[in-house]
Amino acid sequence: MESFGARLHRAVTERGPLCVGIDPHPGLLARWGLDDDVRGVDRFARTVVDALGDRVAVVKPQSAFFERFGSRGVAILESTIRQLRDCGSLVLLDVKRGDIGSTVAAYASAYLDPSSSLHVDAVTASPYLGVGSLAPMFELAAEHGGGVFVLALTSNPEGAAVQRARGADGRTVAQAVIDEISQLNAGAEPLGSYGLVVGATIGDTGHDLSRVNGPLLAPGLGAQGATAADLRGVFGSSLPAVLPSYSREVLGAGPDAAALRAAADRALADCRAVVAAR
Ligand SMILES: O=c1ccn([C@@H]2O[C@H](COP(=O)(O)O)[C@@H](O)[C@H]2O)c(=O)[nH]1
Repeated sequence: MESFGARLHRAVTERGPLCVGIDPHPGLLARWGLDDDVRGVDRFARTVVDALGDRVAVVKPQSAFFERFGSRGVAILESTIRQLRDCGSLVLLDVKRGDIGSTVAAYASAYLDPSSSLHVDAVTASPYLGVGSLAPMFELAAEHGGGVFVLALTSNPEGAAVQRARGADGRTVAQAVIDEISQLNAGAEPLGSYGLVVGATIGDTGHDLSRVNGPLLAPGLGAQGATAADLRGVFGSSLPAVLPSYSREVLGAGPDAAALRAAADRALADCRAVVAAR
C-alpha cells in the first residue's frame, strides 16, 4: 500500500504545489448565476471538478458548504469525491473533526475506510481534545494509505489565543501539536502522511517546523489577504513541504472553465516562484 505522503509527493511533483478548495459560498453561487440550493451546489461542484480535477494536485471540498443542505448536500459531496478521484486529483476533505478517541474511530471509518461512500485521500482534524485522541484516524490512515492534516496555527485571527497559549513545559499548544506530528512522521520517505495546517496569514510563526517531515497545508491565500510571497516569511526553510491552498480567489473566476483554469494556473505560478526560489 503506497502511503499518502508518497502519493502526495508524486502528485505535487507531477502537477505542482497547489490545493484548490471547493467552497460553494452563497455569494459565489450568486456570482455564478446559480441558486443557493442543492442544484446550485451540484452545478458549482461539477464545474470545478470538470475545470480543475485533471490538473490540480489536491482538491479540498469544504464539507460545511455541502452539509448545510443535509443529506442531499452530503450526497452531492459523495458524488463530488467520486468525480475527483476519477480525474486523478487527491481529495482532501476539509471537515476538521475531533472528539474523544472512541468517537474519532467512527469519524475515521467515515472518511478513511475505503468501503465508505465518503472515503477520501485525507482529512483535516482538530487536535484540541488532545493529539492522542486522533490516534484512530492516524491508524486507519496508515492502514489504507490515507492522510490527516492536523490544525496547528490556523489562518484566522481568533486562533492565536488558544494555539499560542503556553503549557507547563513552556511550549505553546501549537508547538506541542507540531512536535507530536513530527514524531509520527519520523523516518518517513519521501514524506510523512501526517500534515499540519499553518495559515499563510500569520507571518513569522516563531515555531519550529523543521522536523515535521510531512506536508504543511497553507490556507489563507487570496481572499483572507495572504499572498504567495508571504509564504516565505511564514515557512522559511520548510517551504518545500508547503501545499498552498486557495478557495475563493480561484473560485471567483468561475463559472467559465477556461477562466477557472487560468486562475488556478496563476496561483500555481505564484506559489512555484516562491517555493522553488527559497
Ligand atoms: O486555518 C485554516 C484552516 C482551514 N481553512 C479553510 O480553508 C478555506 C479557505 O478559503 P478561502 O476562500 O481561500 O479563504 C476554507 O474552506 C476554510 O474553512 C482556513 O481558511 N484556515
